[in-house]
Amino acid sequence: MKRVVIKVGSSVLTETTNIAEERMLCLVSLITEARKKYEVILVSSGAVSAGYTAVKLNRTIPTSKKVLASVGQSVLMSSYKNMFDIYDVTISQILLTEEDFDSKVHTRIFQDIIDRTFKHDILPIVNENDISTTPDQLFGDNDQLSAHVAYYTGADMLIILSDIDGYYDSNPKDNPKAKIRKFVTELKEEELNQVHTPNSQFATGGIVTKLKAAQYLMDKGREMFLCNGYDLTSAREFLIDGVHNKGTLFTSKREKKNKKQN
Ligand SMILES: Nc1ncnc2c1ncn2[C@@H]1O[C@H](COP(=O)(O)OP(=O)(O)O)[C@@H](O)[C@H]1O
Ligand SMILES: N[C@@H](CCC(=O)OP(=O)(O)O)C(=O)O
Repeated sequence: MKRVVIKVGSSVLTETTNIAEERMLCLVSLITEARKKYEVILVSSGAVSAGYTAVKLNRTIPTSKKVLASVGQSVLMSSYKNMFDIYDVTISQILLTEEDFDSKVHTRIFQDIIDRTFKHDILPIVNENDISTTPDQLFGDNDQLSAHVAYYTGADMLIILSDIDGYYDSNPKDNPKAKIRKFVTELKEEELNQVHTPNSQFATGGIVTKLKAAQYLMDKGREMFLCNGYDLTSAREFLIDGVHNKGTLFTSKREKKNKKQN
């Protein structure tokens, strides 16, 4: 069975400051469908925003993202549990940091857990362990974390679900005439070094961390698909039907050539 990693961002999972339950339910339904065809690993953001909602009544006390994440992670997981229970899917929570990828020994432990969860037909739900991350770490966002998860678990594809239809030639939130790019085979230095533009107070990286994730995978001959997580039509078409209508496929040149020939 092929393996895919699906990463969903805070922008999709958050409605004002609440968990966007309807969107989460659509995602849960798509993942349940995809599990008939793939081994699916879900990388989910949303702990900080869920925590913000839970502690917001006490706004006078300054807090930190770590505190919000420590509260919100269980809120997030209990929402997933309630929804996956509808489909009788057992879930597991896996919290990772950069250190889980820094040596063969650590990586092997993580790979082993993933393999074992699949043997038990469990859906692993990964998030960055926000409590123990430090500012000097290599990533610190779930886009790059999900690319590492995809690579080290031997996944065939990373799908990133965000609040936009794909990667545009300029920020579509600023430029209504921005054009979407269907294929990206190369990223320039200036694209990878641009200022971070997350679209919500809870999101971390904006488009830049998605591009870094794509670059990481393309360097290793792997692919990443960026598409809309509000409306899952493109994700469903791509994953279930194998059709690429909307959305951006980041792929090495060789892979794109092969695809055209087929
Ligand atoms: N060239 C671009 N193409 C697409 N999105 C862009 C671009 N430049 C900046 N962005 C911004 O990146 C945002 C998505 O990143 P982010 O808010 O971090 O989402 P998520 O929570 O899904 O990770 C979009 O809403 C958009 O405003
Ligand atoms: N680990 C954090 C998410 C950090 C993050 O990368 O957010 P996003 O850019 O929305 O994917 C959380 O669960 O809130």
